[in-house]
Amino acid sequence: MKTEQRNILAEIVERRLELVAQDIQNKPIEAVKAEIDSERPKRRFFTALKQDFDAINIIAEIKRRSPSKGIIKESVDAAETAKIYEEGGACAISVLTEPDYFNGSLEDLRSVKKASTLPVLRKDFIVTEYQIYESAAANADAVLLIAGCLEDRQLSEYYHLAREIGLDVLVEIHDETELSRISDIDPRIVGINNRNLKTFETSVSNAISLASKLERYQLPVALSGINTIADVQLSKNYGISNFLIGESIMRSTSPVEFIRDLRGKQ
Ligand SMILES: O=C(O)c1ccccc1NCC(=O)[C@H](O)[C@H](O)COP(=O)(O)O
Repeated sequence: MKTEQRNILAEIVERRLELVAQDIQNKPIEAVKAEIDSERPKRRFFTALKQDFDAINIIAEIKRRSPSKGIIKESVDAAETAKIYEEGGACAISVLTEPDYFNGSLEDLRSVKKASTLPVLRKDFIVTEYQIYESAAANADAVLLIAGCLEDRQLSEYYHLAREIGLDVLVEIHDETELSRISDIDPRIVGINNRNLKTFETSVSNAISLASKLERYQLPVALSGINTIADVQLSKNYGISNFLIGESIMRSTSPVEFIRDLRGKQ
């Protein structure tokens, strides 16, 4: 009998919806909206990425474990890790807040925002408007929207809602079909995932080939599977300056030096 391949992305989304339903029971959306401080200190994620042509901008990720790799570094303190990333010269911090598959939390995000001066990206599987308000209430500066998790209508609504409430948005795609699906919202920051989130197949050439198809004003961010200086340099040769890196920085014995090396700085 032919066994069907497990679609981990669909599984994560299903679980995320269950968790959000519980969160709504505990704290209704109106209460979350009331927690958003319109005077909160905003750090522009977009500006952090839009540096000079020669720059290599690293968004360093706090990632304890993952579906593809299992445990990476379970017992990390998010705030301390953020300070180390900042010392290495990261331009922003990505915090995985999904609890069940990545062991992250919004508490991690809040503590990172307090501990560092960098813009903070909420990296999660955002599938409801509730999570957008929740991100702003937790003081995130930017959110991730994954095209592969959302219908066109949701992508558009969540993108515009996030922008309206002062969040930058990293819109993630993996292939040309998803690239064509985001043309209407025309995002300024486009994450190109080297990892197929359904199969875990990863190739750094994916971001290189799709980045060439973006509009000139769109900032590409290469995500996933970037493990070495050579991976960064190869993508840089094809005009990519922004990299979101989790596992290899988390596993590094000296993240400050590793981030500096990736940036080509001493
Ligand atoms: O990392 C996974 O195994 C994974 C599986 C399913 C959905 C999402 C997943 N990761 C989220 C990410 O996008 C990565 O954490 C991020 O791009 C950094 O990747 P890496 O540098 O390879 O840790």
